[in-house]
Amino acid sequence: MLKIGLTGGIGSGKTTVAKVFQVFQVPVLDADAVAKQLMEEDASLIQSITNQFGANAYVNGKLNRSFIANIVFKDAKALQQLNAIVHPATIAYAQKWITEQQAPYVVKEAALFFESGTDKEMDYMVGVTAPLELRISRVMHRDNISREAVLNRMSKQMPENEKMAKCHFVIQNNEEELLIPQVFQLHSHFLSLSK
Ligand SMILES: CC(C)(COP(=O)(O)OP(=O)(O)OC[C@H]1O[C@@H](n2cnc3c(N)ncnc32)[C@H](O)[C@@H]1O)[C@@H](O)C(=O)NCCC(=O)NCCS
Ligand SMILES: Nc1ncnc2c1ncn2[C@@H]1O[C@H](COP(=O)(O)OP(=O)(O)OP(=O)(O)O)[C@@H](O)[C@H]1O
Repeated sequence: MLKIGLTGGIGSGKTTVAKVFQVFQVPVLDADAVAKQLMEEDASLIQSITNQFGANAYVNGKLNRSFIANIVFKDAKALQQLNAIVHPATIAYAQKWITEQQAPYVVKEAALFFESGTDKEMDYMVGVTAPLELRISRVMHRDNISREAVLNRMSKQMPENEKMAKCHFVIQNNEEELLIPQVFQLHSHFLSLSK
């Protein structure tokens, strides 16, 4: 079974592209969603996060996202500590999930593939790209955060051009080129490779 990694910077449209693969009946794992789920359900992660960030890290069993974001996106060391707690568990979950799928190929979607080195576990990497200003305005609207907050998160990720240069395939999500035909072309290609 082929393993496809899907990545792109914040606001590029990874999750949107992942939904198109899902429409084509491809199993898709959203690593960001897995991380969110594990942070609220895995007892050892909850313990480590509480030890690291204090009791305010959770409110009524829910991760206090704005509290954590306020700390980690202002303090490189704290972000590194959070990543060290959350990423190994997320990577292990994804590895197990892949072995459980039965399909010609699977897609794992993650923002931080190259940053974590997990691209090496994939057969092919697909990048999603969009112009900077479009990415900024998408995230400002989606998450209701300021331009500065978006730029700050971006600065914690590998620059988009570097990321795309490392991908085998690149999808343009600039709202000019149509998305579905681009994803369909890749889908056909991966199906032909898996035969
Ligand atoms: C810090 C947290 C609580 C902030 O939550 P919030 O709801 O504000 O943001 P959300 O999770 O929706 O993330 C929005 C986007 O921010 C960027 N982002 C999130 N975490 C990180 C990170 N560790 N490093 C760089 N960028 C990140 C991604 O592009 C992501 O898609 C949350 O992002 C988190 O738990 N991050 C650690 C887990 C992680 O690394 N997830 C992303 C990759 S798997
Ligand atoms: N082609 C498009 N046309 C219109 N809106 C779009 C398009 N692509 C993405 N969007 C919107 O832009 C926002 C960001 O897209 P999406 O959540 O897919 O990005 P992402 O790369 O997964 O971002 P993040 O890393 O922050 O999770 C969403 O609100 C989405 O609906």
